[in-house]
Amino acid sequence: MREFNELRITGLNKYYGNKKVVDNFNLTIKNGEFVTLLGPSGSGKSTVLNCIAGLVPIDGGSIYIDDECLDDGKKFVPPERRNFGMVFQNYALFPHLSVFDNVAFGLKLRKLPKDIVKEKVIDALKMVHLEEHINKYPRQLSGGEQQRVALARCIVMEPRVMLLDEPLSNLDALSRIEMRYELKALHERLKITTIYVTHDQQEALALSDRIVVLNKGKIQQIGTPEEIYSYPANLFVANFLGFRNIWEVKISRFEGDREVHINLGNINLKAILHEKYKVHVRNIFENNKKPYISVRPEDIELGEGPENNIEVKIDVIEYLGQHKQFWGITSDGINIEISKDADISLKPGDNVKIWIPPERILVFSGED
Ligand SMILES: Nc1ncnc2c1ncn2[C@@H]1O[C@H](COP(=O)(O)OP(=O)(O)OP(=O)(O)O)[C@@H](O)[C@H]1O
Repeated sequence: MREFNELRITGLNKYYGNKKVVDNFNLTIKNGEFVTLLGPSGSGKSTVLNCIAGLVPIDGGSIYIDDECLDDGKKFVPPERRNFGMVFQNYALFPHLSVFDNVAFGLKLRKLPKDIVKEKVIDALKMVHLEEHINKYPRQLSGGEQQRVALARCIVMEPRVMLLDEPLSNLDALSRIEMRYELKALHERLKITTIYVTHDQQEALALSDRIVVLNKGKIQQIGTPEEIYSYPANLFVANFLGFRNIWEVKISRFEGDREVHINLGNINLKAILHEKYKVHVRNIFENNKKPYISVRPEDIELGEGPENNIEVKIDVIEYLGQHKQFWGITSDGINIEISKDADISLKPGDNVKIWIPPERILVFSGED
């Protein structure tokens, strides 16, 4: 594997017709990193990946590996000379070739001696635990096994960078989790620089060193899974990462630089801001931007608490195995989603007290 320090994407723009589908995308990926592009359908994830692969021409910006220019609109290194490997959602195996021949295909094009090809193919198939399927054809394999062949075909070429476009999305729930584990183990072992595209937040959190959240072609946030999950940069990221209770509010006053008093309709709430947010929220308050708060369903407590007490009437309950999801309504008609252990027994129509720990309330502007 050829070594490098970093893959650098600077000011990348891409248009389809008049529509800007990638807008000033900047990202530097260190050798060995696993970076995920996470966003909803149409946010531009695949387009960024295809630009990096060289499959799609760019309309601005540049892509470098260290000081080697791969694409800057003038200089262009074609995909087959980038030494990047790609794995797609639909496996893209050759149906008429055996597992061995599928994996050997690229090596044979490189005209390597037969015994070396055989050794490398067997090694790659061992890595994805498929050695006993070596003589089968793709139609004789499950979806998960086919995707492992696609992975083996990619790693056998010892690519500098692996580009994976929703590789698990055609698999059933159980195979997805198994393959997620395989991918993670493979990355731990081989440390191939990986860029992974998904719309699945769990997958992104489980696999990545860093996550890039995209919306409408624009980067919303770049961070470790912990940073993105705990400290989303804006309302979009919060919503995408599981903050369900999003309400427009009024900020009545600040106390010090971290305590914010909020009116949600007739309900008075207090939020204690994390260091990361205090400048941002002060800016919302002082510039009269429209403030919103958001709270995770699992952060809402049942019973009477020291502050931020609310009464709700339970409307709908969903049993989800390990936990239950409760929807409550306040007397003002505000819907609140609460997630609690499955052994909590409440029924629709019950009036219950709940409270929100002030540190669990995030405050955002709707304009960001
Ligand atoms: N070849 C193309 N021609 C025209 N428009 C395209 C083309 N490919 C993508 N687009 C548009 O570019 C935008 C970004 O698409 P892209 O496939 O990159 O998004 P995505 O985040 O990967 O979504 P998905 O998860 O649905 O694949 C979308 O609005 C899409 O319709």
